[in-house]
Amino acid sequence: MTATLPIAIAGASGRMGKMLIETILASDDASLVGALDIAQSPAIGQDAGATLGKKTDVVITADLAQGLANAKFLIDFTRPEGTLNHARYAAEHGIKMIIGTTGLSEEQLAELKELSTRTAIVFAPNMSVGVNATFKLLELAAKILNQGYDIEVIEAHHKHKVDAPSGTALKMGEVIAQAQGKNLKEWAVLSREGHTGERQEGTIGFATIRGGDIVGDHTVLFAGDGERIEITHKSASRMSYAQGALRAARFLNDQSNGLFDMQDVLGLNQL
Ligand SMILES: NC(=O)C1=CN([C@@H]2O[C@H](COP(=O)(O)OP(=O)(O)OC[C@H]3O[C@@H](n4cnc5c(N)ncnc54)[C@H](OP(=O)(O)O)[C@@H]3O)[C@@H](O)[C@H]2O)C=CC1
Ligand SMILES: O=C(O)C1=N[C@H](C(=O)O)C[C@H](O)C1
Repeated sequence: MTATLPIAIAGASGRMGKMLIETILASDDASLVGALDIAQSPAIGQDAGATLGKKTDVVITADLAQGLANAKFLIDFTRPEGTLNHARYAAEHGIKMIIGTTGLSEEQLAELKELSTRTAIVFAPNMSVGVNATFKLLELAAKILNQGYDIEVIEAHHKHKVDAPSGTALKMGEVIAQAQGKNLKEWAVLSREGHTGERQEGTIGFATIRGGDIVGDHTVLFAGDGERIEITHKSASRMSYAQGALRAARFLNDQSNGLFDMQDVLGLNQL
């Protein structure tokens, strides 16, 4: 079968990078045509399949022109500054991007939006179908439980994660706030310490756990008087994120520009 999606991976030696390469090599409608990593990475010069025990003939490079020479799509799960750097190059060269990186600043988000006028981008803090379905469940729960329920978003991740709260937890907060007609920035309590005083009604609290190899757990607690509702998603593998990213690439095949998210990819915005 002729490969229809020529894809390059940024952060090729990272946790998600390796999972993405494995997923592309196993797919029948995508091909790996480039692999990027930072210049200091010990993976530079290695075959992109080396850690999987596979030969791909794609060499990991820090040179964007070399790594993206044959790419129509770039999947990027790296760090905000790297992602923006890649997005500038992608916009200039008409390469479509699938971005999973979390922890972007407001300024970086604004720049991404501007760059998406020149190329098509899917940007989402969580690419799994399950988490995106959970966003819809939260929207409904937040509308029904609008009064008398204190809302807390609790997330747990592995010890190597560098940003907190997770991008997914913040997106959950945004979904809930929007469903309740609030601006998350005004209602979020991102952490607590010391003599905090009583809980302020209507706020949306966040709690962060880091440890071991936890892939990613998110729970939203709606705590009322005499009852509690919990909506939980747990990831047992990074495979669902990688498969979501590939689904996003298929979606972008038909788009020339614009900023999309996984709700667009999965057609959940219409529900
Ligand atoms: N949207 C989603 O579904 C998901 C999003 N994520 C997000 O993806 C990102 C990556 O996660 P994960 O794979 O666990 O992280 P890793 O640290 O394992 O991988 C990051 C990769 O990016 C490289 N890198 C670091 N800094 C830069 C830079 N400035 N420019 C280019 N490349 C860089 C790293 O190189 P080196 O190792 O040499 O430093 C590494 O190869 C995080 O923001 C995470 O939150 C994660 C899972 C799912
Ligand atoms: O860093 C991770 O691992 C993950 N990051 C994303 C986030 O910040 O929400 C998605 C997932 O939870 C795994």
